[in-house]
Amino acid sequence: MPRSTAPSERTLVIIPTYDERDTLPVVVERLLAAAPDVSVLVADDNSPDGTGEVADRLAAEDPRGRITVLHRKGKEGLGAAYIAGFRWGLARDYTVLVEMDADGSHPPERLPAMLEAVDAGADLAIGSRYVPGGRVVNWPWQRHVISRGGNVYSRIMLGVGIKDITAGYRAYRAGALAELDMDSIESKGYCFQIDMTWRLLGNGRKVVEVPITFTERTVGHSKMSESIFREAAVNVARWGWQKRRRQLRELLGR
Ligand SMILES: Nc1nc2c(ncn2[C@@H]2O[C@H](COP(=O)(O)OP(=O)(O)O[C@H]3O[C@H](CO)[C@@H](O)[C@H](O)[C@@H]3O)[C@@H](O)[C@H]2O)c(=O)[nH]1
Repeated sequence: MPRSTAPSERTLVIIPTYDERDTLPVVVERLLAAAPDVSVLVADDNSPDGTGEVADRLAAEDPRGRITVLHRKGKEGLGAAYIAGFRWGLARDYTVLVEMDADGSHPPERLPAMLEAVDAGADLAIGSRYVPGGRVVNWPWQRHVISRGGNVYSRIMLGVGIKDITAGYRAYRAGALAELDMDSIESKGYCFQIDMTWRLLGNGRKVVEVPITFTERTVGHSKMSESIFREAAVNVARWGWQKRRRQLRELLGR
């Protein structure tokens, strides 16, 4: 068989975990069934429920050695876990790095479509709930309002056309991540996703959306909090303001 030269040839799926003992094994099994050639990095923040040990067991039992566990010392937020995962993957020459939640809300079965989008030229393929063909299952109306509202707010403040900029299911071309200053990325919750997208767009990178069905978890609970919400609202307003100030300066020729 001819050797594949697709950019997604060496794909690393990073799964951040905090108290996901029951959901992680199911997600990893689904993922490796849908995309058997990927590698998996579980980035666990020393979960009190023993998720780290569950991940170690999965790694030891995988006959192809595709799973690695990054044991981190304590809870530092989803953004910090992904940054650690990106650094790990870039240092090992992975060509595509994927973000995926451990709770089953991101369908692993859509990963091949997202990787195809990268192979076709995207620097970031977002698994999107808000483009035609995408949807959300099992959310209470409050969560719809927060998510839709957050996306409309970001679109207006930042002046971008992306429908699901807060989405956490993503495939990045390694080259697009490698040019970012990882030390300067401090966003922790939803804001991390907006921050990453904003940085890629600022670098002229190509962002596309691939429809997915997001199914709310039935086991465990979301780690979303008021501070995460506030972080996104404040930072997005600041970035939008900086952009407008820059545009005004250019217009005035200074
Ligand atoms: N290592 C680590 N993992 C964490 C932490 N906090 C959350 N996670 C992991 O990150 C994933 C998402 O966490 P949730 O708490 O379930 O996220 P959510 O509120 O449902 O948010 C999801 O949807 C948002 C958009 O609606 C996304 O913005 C967000 O990235 C995520 O995908 C899960 O695998 C969870 O275990 C942390 O401090 N450390």
